[in-house]
Amino acid sequence: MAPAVLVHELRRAFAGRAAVDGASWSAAAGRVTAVLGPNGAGKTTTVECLEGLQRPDSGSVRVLDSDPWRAPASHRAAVGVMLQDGGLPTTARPLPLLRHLAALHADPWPVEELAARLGIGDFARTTVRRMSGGQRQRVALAAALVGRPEVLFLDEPTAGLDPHARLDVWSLLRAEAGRGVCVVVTTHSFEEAERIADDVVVLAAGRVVASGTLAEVRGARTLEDVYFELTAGGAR
Ligand SMILES: Nc1ncnc2c1ncn2[C@@H]1O[C@H](COP(=O)(O)OP(=O)(O)OP(=O)(O)O)[C@@H](O)[C@H]1O
Repeated sequence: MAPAVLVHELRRAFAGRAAVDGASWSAAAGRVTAVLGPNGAGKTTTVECLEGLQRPDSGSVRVLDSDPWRAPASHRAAVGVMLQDGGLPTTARPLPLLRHLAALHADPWPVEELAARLGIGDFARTTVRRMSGGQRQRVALAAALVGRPEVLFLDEPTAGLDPHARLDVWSLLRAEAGRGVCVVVTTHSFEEAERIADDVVVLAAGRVVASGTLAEVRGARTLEDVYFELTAGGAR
């Protein structure tokens, strides 16, 4: 069976400068894959290619055995996306927004239940514009999850969340993987990767410098030690 997410010799350059430089890796259903790498390593560019928001210059990406750039709406319904800047409409209140998104899907989460799990009820009457960064992030995560997608792409989902919210999100993501979802998380947090990832991909300067199970990548050391060794000089 093809992996849920496949990146094959992906290249993507901006003004002649490679952002992703021949990267190959995959992520499987029922597992959490953490993508780590210094600022500018190519994580967001890769994930945006996987989301169908950018087109590879060469190589290929496949999600649920489709090319996300050309995929029909039915494919998009099976993929949940949380972008780094949230991308939420600023005048919306969270529950009507989530109910609206839920109505677009065949088998959505019950909105009240999802909102309760992410602590959204506490600021249910606040518009996106007036929310704190962490509150906005919880709503963006709920928006990615509400359609019960088969694949979830989450760009730094817990950056800026308080410790309780981080635990809530981690347990939610583990539960989603437990029901068969392919969860792909970009992160700068070793703690996050060590707590939730089954598999790890480390990018540096647009290339894969390590990939495998967390245990394979880490060996007998901490992920942090391995990361610093692999990415020394990799930041731009
Ligand atoms: N639209 C764009 N135009 C020009 N350069 C871009 C564009 N998008 C990304 N880049 C460049 O491509 C490289 C990779 O960026 P990318 O956002 O993929 O990195 P990242 O690993 O997600 O970084 P971070 O950890 O800071 O989020 C960077 O050098 C960045 O400046």
